[in-house]
Amino acid sequence: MSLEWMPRENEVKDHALHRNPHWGTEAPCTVYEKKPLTDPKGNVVDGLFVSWITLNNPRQFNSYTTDMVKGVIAGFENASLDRSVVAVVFTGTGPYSFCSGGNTKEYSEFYSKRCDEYGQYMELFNHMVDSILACKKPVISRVNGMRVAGGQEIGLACDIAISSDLAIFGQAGPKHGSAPAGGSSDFLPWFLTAEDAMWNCVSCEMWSAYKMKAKGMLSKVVPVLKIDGEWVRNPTIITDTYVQDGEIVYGEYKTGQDLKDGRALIKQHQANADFELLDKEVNTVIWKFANLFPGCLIKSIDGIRQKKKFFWDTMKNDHRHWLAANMSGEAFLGFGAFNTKKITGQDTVDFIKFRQNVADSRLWNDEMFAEVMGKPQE
Ligand SMILES: CC(C)(COP(=O)(O)OP(=O)(O)OC[C@H]1O[C@@H](n2cnc3c(N)ncnc32)[C@H](O)[C@@H]1OP(=O)(O)O)[C@@H](O)C(=O)NCCC(=O)NCCSC(=O)C1=CCCCC1=O
Repeated sequence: MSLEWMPRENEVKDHALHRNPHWGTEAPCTVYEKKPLTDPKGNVVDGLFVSWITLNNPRQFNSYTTDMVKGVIAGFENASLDRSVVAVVFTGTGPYSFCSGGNTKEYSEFYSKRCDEYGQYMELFNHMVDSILACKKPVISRVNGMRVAGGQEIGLACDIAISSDLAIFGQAGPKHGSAPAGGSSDFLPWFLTAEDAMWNCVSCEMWSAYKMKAKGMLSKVVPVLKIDGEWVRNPTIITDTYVQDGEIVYGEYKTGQDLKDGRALIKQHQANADFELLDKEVNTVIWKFANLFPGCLIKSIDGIRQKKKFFWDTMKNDHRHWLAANMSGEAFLGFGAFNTKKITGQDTVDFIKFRQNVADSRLWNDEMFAEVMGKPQE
């Protein structure tokens, strides 16, 4: 006996939460695209897609503006609810940067000294991280260039990272007036040792993709410079030697003339970087996903994500209050200094003078701030 007697409703439901409200094509914007799923030979698979969410603000190293944050959230939420989507690729426009974090112009010129406004912004930022971690599709961080500050934080929220070998990774907060409280201090200790996570979070050093691969933070690193038809690995980084004079040197920066020559070569060719190998690796991962049971796959992914969420969920609400309050002090100074570097000639405050003023128990007013900021040059 069949079950046709049971009442059923068969009209397909539309679960999309957002109808293109915060996406665009003209920078600064978030671009949302559904690209057809392709097999390893490049044949299009009917009816299945990959969502691409692209941070498109290349002139400011793909830093995200407030509106772009909304676009990212909308992208992940719609991809999550789209039954035809197999996976999400999260990337940036151009050959230089995936993302350099929050937009320092907005931070300095609007949010600083407007603590509650920044508190509202942090609602959106936290929601952006949550929308990645909650997405019901696997998320690939396609690291087309530097993944710095908040860019590193939203990158770490993704499930698998495939990187250009010109990319660098690190935090900027403690130098520019913030803290890695948008995910890095919660996620990084899972990826690296606690010792490495500590130094990477506070030092504001930029570590190479090869170093991060060796430490386990990336799945794959590929060259993107193609010179005279040959793939050339990042010429500023040591990739052919593991130990030198008893020290691990693999993934470290070259020094002296070698570094200068490497930088010159990158400067000459980076604008024409070729992402063929990067996209090949991304497609290999997506094809692997496509040939797994979707339910079992996302259950497995959520099991790993939960460990990242363990610290993030414990801390995220609390983080936003400090970040909001901080906008009246160190963030005003730090982002102000970076944002006015063309006016003053210096991109940070005078940290020693600031510490001396704090040691003297000075009031945190504009007079004290003026003493530590650079001065407009003639
Ligand atoms: C280290 C850098 C990322 C790269 O340095 P470098 O290679 O020397 O390039 P620059 O000349 O500095 O940058 C090129 C142009 O891009 C502009 N730029 C870069 N980053 C940003 C940005 N984040 N916002 C706006 N504009 C940016 C830069 O001004 C240059 O423009 P120009 O007109 O001069 O050509 C270095 O650029 C750097 O340190 N950038 C700032 C990184 C940063 O401080 N990000 C914000 C950190 S805070 C954050 O992200 C947070 C997230 C959520 C939680 C709270 C929080 O604080």
